[in-house]
Amino acid sequence: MEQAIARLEGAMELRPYSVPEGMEGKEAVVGKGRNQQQVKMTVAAYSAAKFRHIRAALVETSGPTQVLNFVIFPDPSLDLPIFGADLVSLPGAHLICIDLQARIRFRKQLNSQYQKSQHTALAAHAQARLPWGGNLPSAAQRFFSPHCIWSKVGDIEVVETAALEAMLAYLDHYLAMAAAAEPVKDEGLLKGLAEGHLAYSRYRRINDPARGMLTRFFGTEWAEDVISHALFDLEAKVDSGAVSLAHGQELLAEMAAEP
Ligand SMILES: C=CC1=C(C)[C@@H](CC2=N/C(=C\c3[nH]c(/C=C4\NC(=O)C(C)=C4C=C)c(C)c3CCC(=O)O)C(CCC(=O)O)=C2C)NC1=O
Repeated sequence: MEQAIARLEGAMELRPYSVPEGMEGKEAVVGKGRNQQQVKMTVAAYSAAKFRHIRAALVETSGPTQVLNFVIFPDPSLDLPIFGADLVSLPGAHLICIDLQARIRFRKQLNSQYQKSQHTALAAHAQARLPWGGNLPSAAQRFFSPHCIWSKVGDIEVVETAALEAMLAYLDHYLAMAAAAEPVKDEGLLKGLAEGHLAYSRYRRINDPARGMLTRFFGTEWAEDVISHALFDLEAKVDSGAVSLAHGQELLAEMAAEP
């Protein structure tokens, strides 16, 4: 997490992003006897010129489970993907998921030949060292790009080397894309980007694979609050008017009406 934040600090002025009180972190002792373990969750959040919400969630335990979930939501008036990284160590397996997740039309978001070739090269390099993790959850597939890194490995050393390198390389590439991005004027595209951001945040809020773990560690109420108001807060922010999105309220109502 520190290395990723240092990369961001090197590229831009980070501004504090308020995390609702009590959701910045939590500690607990869970399990009994030999299964007893200390667990701790930390949420760090920032914003910046071209980024609405930069947030890292870290789950540390005295057992084998360790999680870094790092997501960057760009300013929704920029035609940029969402940066997503999930480095998850579980008993017996390490899950790695790193991607520049398209909001509308991935290929066009890599708007220069150089970016396309760069990204293709990055993905090829990473995928050579991180074996494909098998099918992604079918409902989530629409959110993943062709250059997604999705892997399951047995050796923590691979997470600490290849996975971390890949995450930082994708982050550098993403920051280069952001540096070149200009605000979108086209109303139709602005609405499309707004819809994309809301659909992504809503999917991840509803289907967060960490829900079970967070509920076991910290209880249902805190787990639900942190997922909806600290990790994937866009719907709540648009609903309260704290964030204004093109057609935001209308899109929220449409999504809420969906089966
Ligand atoms: C759009 C969807 C999307 C994802 C699901 C994640 C990418 C991702 N994360 C996964 C799994 C996964 N991810 C986490 C952790 C987190 N995942 C999160 O979004 C947050 C905020 C986490 C922690 C705070 C854990 C603990 C697991 C393991 C769950 C388990 O098996 O017990 C999986 C495996 C499949 C699954 O269990 O669903 C994927 C594909 N990134 C994405 O972009």
